Amino acid sequence: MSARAGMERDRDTIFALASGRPPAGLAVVRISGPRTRLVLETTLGAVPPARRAAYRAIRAPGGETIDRGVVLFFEGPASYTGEDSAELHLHGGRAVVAATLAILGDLPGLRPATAGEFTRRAFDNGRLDLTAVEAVADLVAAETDAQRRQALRQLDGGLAEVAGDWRRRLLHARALIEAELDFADEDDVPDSAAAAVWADMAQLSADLGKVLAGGRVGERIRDGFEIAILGPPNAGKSSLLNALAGRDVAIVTDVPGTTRDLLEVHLDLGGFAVTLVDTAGLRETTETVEAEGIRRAKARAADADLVLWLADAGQPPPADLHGSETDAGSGPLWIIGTKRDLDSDSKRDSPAARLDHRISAQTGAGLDSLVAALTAHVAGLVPAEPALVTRARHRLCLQAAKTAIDAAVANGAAPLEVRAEGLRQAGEALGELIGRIDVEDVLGAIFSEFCVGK
Ligand SMILES: Nc1nc2c(c(=O)[nH]1)N(C=O)[C@@H](CNc1ccc(C(=O)N[C@@H](CCC(=O)O)C(=O)O)cc1)CN2
Ligand SMILES: Nc1nc2c(ncn2[C@@H]2O[C@H](COP(=O)(O)OP(=O)(O)OP(=O)(O)O)[C@@H](O)[C@H]2O)c(=O)[nH]1
Ligand SMILES: [Mg+2]
Repeated sequence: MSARAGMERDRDTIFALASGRPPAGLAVVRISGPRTRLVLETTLGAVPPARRAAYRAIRAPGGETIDRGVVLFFEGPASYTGEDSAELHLHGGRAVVAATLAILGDLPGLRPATAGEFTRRAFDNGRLDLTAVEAVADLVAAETDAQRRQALRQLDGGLAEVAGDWRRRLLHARALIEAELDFADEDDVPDSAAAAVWADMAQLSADLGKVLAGGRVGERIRDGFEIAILGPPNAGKSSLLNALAGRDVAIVTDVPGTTRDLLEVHLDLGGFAVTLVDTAGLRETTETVEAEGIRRAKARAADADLVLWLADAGQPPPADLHGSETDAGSGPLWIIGTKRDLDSDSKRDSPAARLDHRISAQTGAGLDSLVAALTAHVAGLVPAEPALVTRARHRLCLQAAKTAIDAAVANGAAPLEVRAEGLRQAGEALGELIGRIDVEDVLGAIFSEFCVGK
């Protein structure tokens, strides 16, 4: 698309069904753009008062009433998109929605919105920064309470506000350096300002480091924690997956080697999203398909937040799967004894090497206490302080900013221009984080803070 065509598309008035798939109790059709008033005059006869729910007949151009519903008009810029926009709250029937969308599509200058286009306009009009745009997407996708809370916090400016503070500090530092460069040939410039700048930049790096040290918890809350079920063939892995999922996801047979592919179910453990992964039973095999399944099982276990090692006779896990708990490369592993209903009295009383839990997927014995332990474990992975970094993109932007600041701080022998350039790069990384890279910001800070009269 040419730049000009792109600009014309930006001026289009767009519409879409914003609510779920009909039939439903209600259907909300959203409209945004410069022709919004015209649309309301055409379909309702007049533009209703802004921001006040109004009950109106929605009519086709020929005059036929399509539905009677509640309509809302938002006058830009006081709207979600920042443009004039409107909502038609209709009866959620298929024919009502189809007729309404057909009428809108026939009006000149109107077209169906593309995915995310209302929010794109909110971003373009400066109503939402990039982390807020991401948060809107996360809030709509949220399935658990922790995901919802985290998305809402980000929508309310969790990371953006901190990043904004950091950017201002960088701009201030650069403004001071700029002034020092301007007056470098004069004798009356105090050196103390420069020392203060680098002290604050060292502190800024530490502040970034602190947020980054939160690790990937925010990303895990968003994407789900991973628990992998491993063990020898026939241990009862798929039976446990089905029992915890509460439905028949995996095939269970008494044939060892039934499961080959990785199977995932999504659980909500105490408000945290968890992906439980069933895997192929581990054993020596020359069978190509099974060997690939075992390779995938081990790879998944290496990435998991927790591995459940299932074995009915209490065989320990092989050393190559998992080292001891002191092995820094691997996460925790729990040993779960299965088929507890078959345990003889002698076996029950014999001291097992190590058995963290004993369960029966068949009778359900021990499952409640396993779920409680899993829930506590996942909750324990989450620090009390809410995570500000909720996506890999955030982490990479913050790391880039920190690296640039650290280099500028450490490079005391370099010319001031070179060190200032490092701070500019750090500012760019933070600008990228919130979706705004604008040299005007730097100029504005310089001119407002220093009336040097040039
Ligand atoms: N009916 C309806 N519900 C909705 C939305 C919507 O678009 N329509 N939203 C869409 O995702 C979310 C809410 N987001 C919104 C954000 C800003 C404004 C708005 O009108 N802002 C004005 C006025 C603010 C005020 O009165 O305090 C502004 O910011 O100037 C509306 C909805 C969730 N619920
Ligand atoms: N009595 C009893 N039998 C069980 C229990 N759990 C699983 N089984 C049986 O053990 C056999 C194997 O169960 P699966 O869940 O398929 O075992 P798996 O570990 O997934 O096996 P593979 O996919 O081959 O690695 C089946 O016949 C199950 O019915 C249990 O708690 N009690
Ligand atoms: Mg299986």
